[in-house]
Amino acid sequence: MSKPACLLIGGITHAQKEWEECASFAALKKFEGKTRPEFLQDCSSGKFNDVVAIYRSNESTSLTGPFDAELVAALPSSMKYIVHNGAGYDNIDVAACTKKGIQVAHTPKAVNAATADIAIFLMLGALRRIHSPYTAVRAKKWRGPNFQLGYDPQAKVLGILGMGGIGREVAKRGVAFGMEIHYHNRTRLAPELEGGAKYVSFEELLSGSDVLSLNLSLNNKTKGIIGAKEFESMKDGIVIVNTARGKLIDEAALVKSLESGKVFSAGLDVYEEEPEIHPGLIDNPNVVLLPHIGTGTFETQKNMELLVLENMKSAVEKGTLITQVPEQSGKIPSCTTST
Ligand SMILES: NC(=O)c1ccc[n+]([C@@H]2O[C@H](COP(=O)([O-])OP(=O)(O)OC[C@H]3O[C@@H](n4cnc5c(N)ncnc54)[C@H](O)[C@@H]3O)[C@@H](O)[C@H]2O)c1
Repeated sequence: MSKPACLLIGGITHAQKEWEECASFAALKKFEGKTRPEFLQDCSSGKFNDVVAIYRSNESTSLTGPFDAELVAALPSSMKYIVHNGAGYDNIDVAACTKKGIQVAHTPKAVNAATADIAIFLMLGALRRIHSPYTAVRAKKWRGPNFQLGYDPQAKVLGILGMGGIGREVAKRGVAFGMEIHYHNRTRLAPELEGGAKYVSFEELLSGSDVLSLNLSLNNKTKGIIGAKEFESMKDGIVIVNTARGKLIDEAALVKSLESGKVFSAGLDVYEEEPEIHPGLIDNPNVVLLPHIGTGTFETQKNMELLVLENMKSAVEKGTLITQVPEQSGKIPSCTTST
């Protein structure tokens, strides 16, 4: 009997050899087009009718666009798994996948350390308002005309919204800087996972934090979770760090709060309309900006690709995923696709 096929959308950079080795259990295919219409055409032409799993690379969204309801509806009925390279999967309509019996995997854990490191980099940069002296020295202006003192992390309250894999790594690093950790999560963690952090309500997190780090996933319930009302209830002079998703924050409200001084500074890796960045953030020297590079290390990129491949192998050989998205927990019965 012929092997089931797996379809790669986009490229594999660090685990090419391991991808090729997957030929031992699957026929390997690649989407050769560059656009969404081409992908939809390939789906309707029957070209992918033997494909059981899609490897959705980082590049996929720029080729096919998001895996929204329209695209999911167009996938042939043979497709049972989407193995996605990314911890965040807001570019996949998971509800539409669940309805169609398609299981979705993402890459949590592999991203934790690198993203937490970037959160701390942004936190320190924002506490020190590093942008002005950092750019002045390169412009041969030494500290520049706008150098201002910053704050120590020590003895400050680091509030973590979303105490998942990354949030917990941010917490550990915060402890090393002498910070007191408060957190709010969808559900309170078991004591061994709390690591000494104090569980507080959402409102208490906002009103009690000196630094607020966003580490929760983006979904319909969390979109815009930090807006004008929430900024108002924060301590004066709070520092905001966002390495999760831009759409969690109302960017215009953040700009206003920075301008009023309510927010002392911000460190951002993600934005509401990437790659666009609100001019009020670009122009504000109290904001440290990075272009969504949280997982940008050799080790992490390779580990993410390997985890996608492990999910793909498990899907084909056992009919289960290793890191299935939590929304699907218990909603789709496992199905074996191996022949
Ligand atoms: N900047 C980057 O390059 C980068 C890299 C990796 C991940 N991310 C983003 O970081 C996010 C977090 O990643 P993770 O691997 O830690 O995910 P995770 O699933 O391990 O943790 C997310 C946590 O958020 C909590 N949560 C969800 N809704 C909440 C709410 N309304 N209030 C409080 N808590 C809530 C969940 O309970 C969970 O504990 C991802 O969703 C992704 O979007 C960004």
